[in-house]
Amino acid sequence: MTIAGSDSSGGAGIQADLKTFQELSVFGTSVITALTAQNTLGVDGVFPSTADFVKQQIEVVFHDLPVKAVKTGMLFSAQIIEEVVNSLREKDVLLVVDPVMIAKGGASLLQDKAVEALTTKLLPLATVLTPNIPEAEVISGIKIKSEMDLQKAAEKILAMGVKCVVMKGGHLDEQGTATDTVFFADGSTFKMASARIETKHTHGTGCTYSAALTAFVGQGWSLKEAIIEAKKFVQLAIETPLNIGHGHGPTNHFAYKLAKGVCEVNIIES
Ligand SMILES: Nc1ncnc2c1ncn2[C@@H]1O[C@H](COP(=O)(O)OP(=O)(O)O)[C@@H](O)[C@H]1O
Ligand SMILES: Cc1ncc(COP(=O)(O)OP(=O)(O)O)c(N)n1
Repeated sequence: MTIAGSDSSGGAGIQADLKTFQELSVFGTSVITALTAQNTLGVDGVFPSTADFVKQQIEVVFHDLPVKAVKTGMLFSAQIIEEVVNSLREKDVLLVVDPVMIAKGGASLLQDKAVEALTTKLLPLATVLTPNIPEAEVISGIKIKSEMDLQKAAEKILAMGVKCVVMKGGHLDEQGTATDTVFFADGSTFKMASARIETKHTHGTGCTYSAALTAFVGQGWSLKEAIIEAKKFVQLAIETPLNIGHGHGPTNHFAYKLAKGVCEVNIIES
């Protein structure tokens, strides 16, 4: 199940999640938190669902279908987060939280006053949190400029009750590599490094990564294997461009299947 916002341009949000699930042979269900009018140039408008209607969508699907794993994306308001938490609290599912806050063009997809509900109510239910660097800074309250800051921010987030944090490195100013760092509550950690691709077609990379991770854990992969394989999915999606749209174009969800998952990701254990 994906609980997220609709992206009319099809590259991020619910649409990216369902395309990713489909490519990974997972039957996806969707709970829509908001409609967005957006394209690759930016978000033109947001029309949120009521919190009650979000709850109704979750409950009606769980009542009938065998949900194995859930991911959340754009949740928009504290009221929606609270209903998501109320609905998921008693459910026996793996929960991947992608703490979507700001779209590439700068539009806000989470109200400022909703951050507290995210950190105090939703994060304690999460199996994995997948923040990019700016999101990790907001959640932890720590400015991330060094490896040491990354570690401190991860420790602070793990103390909020999350079992694992994948710190995505797409926003880091690295030469040559795109490196994500993974921290587990038991203190273990590793890095995943892939070639950084020079492209403007990165709309929806975070949604695609967290959807692939959800699809793999939902199919019974171990958390570590799922985290690594999802990195391969997004790497192939970025490196095989569709070249559509006048702004930040979407990634290519077909690429992983076409490449049979073959992709170089270096795992650095510490
Ligand atoms: N230019 C790039 N080349 C290769 N991988 C990238 C690039 N940009 C982002 N990624 C990868 O895409 C995934 C999503 O990261 P990121 O872009 O930071 O998330 P978000 O879309 O939430 O901002 C991560 O695995 C990251 O390493
Ligand atoms: C409806 C909706 N949800 C999420 C996003 C942002 O997606 P993300 O994967 O973080 O990608 P970028 O904003 O980095 O392209 C969105 N734009 N719309």
